[in-house]
Amino acid sequence: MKLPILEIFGPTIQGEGMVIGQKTMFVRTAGCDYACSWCDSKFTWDGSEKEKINLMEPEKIWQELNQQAGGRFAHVTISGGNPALLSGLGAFVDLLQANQIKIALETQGSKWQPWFVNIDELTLSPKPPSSKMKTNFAILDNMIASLKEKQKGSCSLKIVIFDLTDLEYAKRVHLRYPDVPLFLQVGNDQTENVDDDKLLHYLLNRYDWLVQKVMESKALKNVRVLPQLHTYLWGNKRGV
Ligand SMILES: C[S@@+](CC[C@H](N)C(=O)[O-])C[C@H]1O[C@@H](n2cnc3c(N)ncnc32)[C@H](O)[C@@H]1O
Ligand SMILES: Nc1nc2[nH]cc(C(=O)O)c2c(=O)[nH]1
Ligand code: SF4
Ligand SMILES: [Mg+2]
Repeated sequence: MKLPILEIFGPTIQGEGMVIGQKTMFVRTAGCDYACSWCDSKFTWDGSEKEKINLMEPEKIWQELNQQAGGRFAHVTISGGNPALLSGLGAFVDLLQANQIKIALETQGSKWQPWFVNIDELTLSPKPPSSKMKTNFAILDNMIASLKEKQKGSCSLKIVIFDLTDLEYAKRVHLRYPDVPLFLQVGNDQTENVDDDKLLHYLLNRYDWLVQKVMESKALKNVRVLPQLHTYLWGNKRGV
């Protein structure tokens, strides 16, 4: 089955979450069921790059990965958009596994796919109030229960924080799923900024703010606070 692909890039480091620093290739799918106010990948769903979507068979994506970085990678991160919209990604996951490639997936947790159980590092990133999206906790409850039961790899929660209301949301999520590792990530509300030095200074301050708030919190004891490391290194540049 053909898959709508917008970007294939790397190797680079995973800049976020549970495997931050991991050398990886990225495959970015098109289309999302959400429309987060601050999405840093709006081009995947706002129609602006509709004509750039490549419909590719899994075998073709594998060929492209090898053409770009053959022999230099052992890990692939699938992101989007929401890759969980694509039932056909299961065949690509199988193909990567057959080639001894480890697989990470980024999704917001709004849709389940049976192939989730084959993902090595699954990041669920439910959206806080600042995004203007609403979490369906019934779906997320079922997803986390199914993963606990059937997933061979591991999963984590990653919540992007812009303000104190987001932090309250994160506390509720942490209380609801105390056994799932929780990562809090600095929100970037300057995704159009092309002045890398100014952006770095700004994001470092936002990171400092978030660290302080978490240190003060009694509810958030067992959490990890992270930046989006790639934006600190390369700003808002695409394909890195
Ligand atoms: C672009 S999304 C694609 C995967 C999936 N749709 C999701 O949201 O998890 C990848 C990650 O980037 C995060 N993200 C998106 N925009 C961001 C921003 N402006 N600042 C910080 N993180 C952001 C999302 O929350 C998600 O964890
Ligand atoms: N280096 C790097 N790390 C990332 N982690 C999550 C990303 C994403 O856009 O999903 C991303 C990305 O686009 N680049
Ligand atoms: S769910 Fe992910 S890709 Fe979709 S709009 Fe939100 S941040 Fe962007
Ligand atoms: Mg990104």
